[in-house]
Amino acid sequence: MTSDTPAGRAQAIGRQLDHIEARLMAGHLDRRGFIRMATMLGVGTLAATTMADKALAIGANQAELKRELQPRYDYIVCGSGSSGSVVARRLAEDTGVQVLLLEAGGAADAPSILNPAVWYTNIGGPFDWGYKTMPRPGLNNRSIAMPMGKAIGGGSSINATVWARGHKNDYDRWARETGDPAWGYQHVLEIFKRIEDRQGEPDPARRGKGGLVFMQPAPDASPLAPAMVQGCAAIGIPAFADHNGAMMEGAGGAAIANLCIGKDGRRRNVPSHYLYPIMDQPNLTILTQALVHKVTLQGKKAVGVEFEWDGRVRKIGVAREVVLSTGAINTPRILMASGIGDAKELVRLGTPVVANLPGVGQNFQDHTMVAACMWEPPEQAPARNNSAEATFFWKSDPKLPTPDLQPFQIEIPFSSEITSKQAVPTAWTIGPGIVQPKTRGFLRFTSTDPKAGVEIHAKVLEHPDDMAAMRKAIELCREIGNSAPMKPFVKREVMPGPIKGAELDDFIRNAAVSYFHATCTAKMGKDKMSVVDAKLRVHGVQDLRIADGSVMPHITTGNTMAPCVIIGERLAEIVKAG
Ligand SMILES: Cc1cc2nc3c(=O)[nH]c(=O)nc-3n(C[C@H](O)[C@H](O)[C@H](O)COP(=O)(O)OP(=O)(O)OC[C@H]3O[C@@H](n4cnc5c(N)ncnc54)[C@H](O)[C@@H]3O)c2cc1C
Repeated sequence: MTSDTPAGRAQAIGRQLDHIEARLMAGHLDRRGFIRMATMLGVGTLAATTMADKALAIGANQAELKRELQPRYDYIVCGSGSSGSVVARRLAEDTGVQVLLLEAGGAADAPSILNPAVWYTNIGGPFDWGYKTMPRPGLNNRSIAMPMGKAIGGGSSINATVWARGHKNDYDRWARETGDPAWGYQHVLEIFKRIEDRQGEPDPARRGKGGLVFMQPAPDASPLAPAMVQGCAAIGIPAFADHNGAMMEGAGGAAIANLCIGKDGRRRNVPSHYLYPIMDQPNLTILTQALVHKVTLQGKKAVGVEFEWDGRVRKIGVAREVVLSTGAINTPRILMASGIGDAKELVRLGTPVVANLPGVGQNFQDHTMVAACMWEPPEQAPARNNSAEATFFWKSDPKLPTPDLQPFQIEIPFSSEITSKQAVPTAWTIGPGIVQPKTRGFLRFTSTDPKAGVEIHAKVLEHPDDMAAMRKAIELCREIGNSAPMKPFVKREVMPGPIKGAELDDFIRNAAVSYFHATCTAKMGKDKMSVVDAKLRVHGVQDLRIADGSVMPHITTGNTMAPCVIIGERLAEIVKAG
């Protein structure tokens, strides 16, 4: 985003505010100095004073809690990502309980995190676990990046900020699979309405206002974004004002994306909504750079966790429950290290078997995007917000019950290491994406060492129906990019052009990348491959629950942060109901 737009200017001020807030919390700036500098940036005196006092209270409280670690907490939540920060917040709302939140990453205050326009620069960097898939035939034996956020906020700190709730049918399918109507759309919709603070046209029947989670349709969007929505309409995909309301109860449509970007242009990660407001409470201890190794068990009962922090391995006990929210790769890893998984695999790794759950690490699901359909414009328009402001959901086959395609417009050149040879530096793209994959992958652990490798057999595009859906997605994206409403932005189509058959399939396999939505590896349900039940309790183990993207039985239709927030909210509802 450039600083000559109103949003760009707001963001530049926001960055300076973050900087002085971090200095205040670290003791490098005093309260008076902070207030003076904040008011010079245009913040009112009252607001600047409130900010200073809150930041100082949080800093002092967390420093004190860290100095006095307790031998036992009522709840230990592992992982502060899109689900874990919700779980910790909701549990700590009961001020009578002590909650310990352990996060392997550090603070989420780096410029590359706060500025949503450069979210993709975090891939492969210090805030990414740096996972890669095993080379497999579906990708012409390429290995692709499978980024997972490693900082307070997890994925919500490095993601593209898109708030996509999923389709009505996704939740109804989860309810059928678990036998619990509380996972169904009717109930989940009520949670969304309670937690959302959505800006834009009111829709009280389906959207929330005044809740914890701020989101808005991309403000001051690039002219490319509405042009793509019009391009969709030109080929029969209806335009909607909102891609989360009625559109996701039906056959799909196109819209400007809902983004978790604040009015100041900065990322609003999930902890900024959920954790920050209560970090000055004495019953919520947050340790960063705390790597959980395993759950400690007595027989089949979770009694605490073993983790590494501040240079040594420690054990802390739990009075009520341990909750794993470490994401779809590390949650199965911690389960395996704790003796919970496929007995044959545990024996191979030399780990005593506590619970034989063959589903741990199986059922891996992710969305796939092709990088990409690309056009060269007469001149490059500056990217705005998260550089990806318009999307559409559609069916590759009208007979399908749920849309299975979700391409995204990307306002910059986007290509894989292979298709980059065809790419040009002045370009915009549409990334064709499939969001109801039939491929099921798996994780294979090579060791139970918490820092050792894991093989990710994502099996991308190995199901023929996924290839067929991707061909259709490319066809639609090309039609949209070449449609009349997009003509002002097109000098020429760069790739893939009108290729067909084996040539198109080869392009797809060379261009496919992860959509960054790894999920489903410790699914909830009742069958023998399920790992948790409808109440998110690990089968056969007492006082251990999982709340993160790994419990999805089927991946949702669209980006996965919002559904992970729902999983965190559901865990809290379940625990509070007793
Ligand atoms: C680059 C990228 C872009 C994305 N874009 C979008 C988007 O725009 N919109 C969207 O909806 N979704 C997006 N996603 C996906 C979304 O962010 C994730 O699906 C979601 O954050 C997953 O939530 P989670 O709670 O399951 O895990 P995470 O958010 O990954 O959180 C897991 C947390 O646990 C911590 N952890 C892991 N292991 C340990 C351990 N051993 N000890 C202690 N802590 C540990 C991690 O550091 C992390 O903080 C994107 C993801 C990425 C990586």
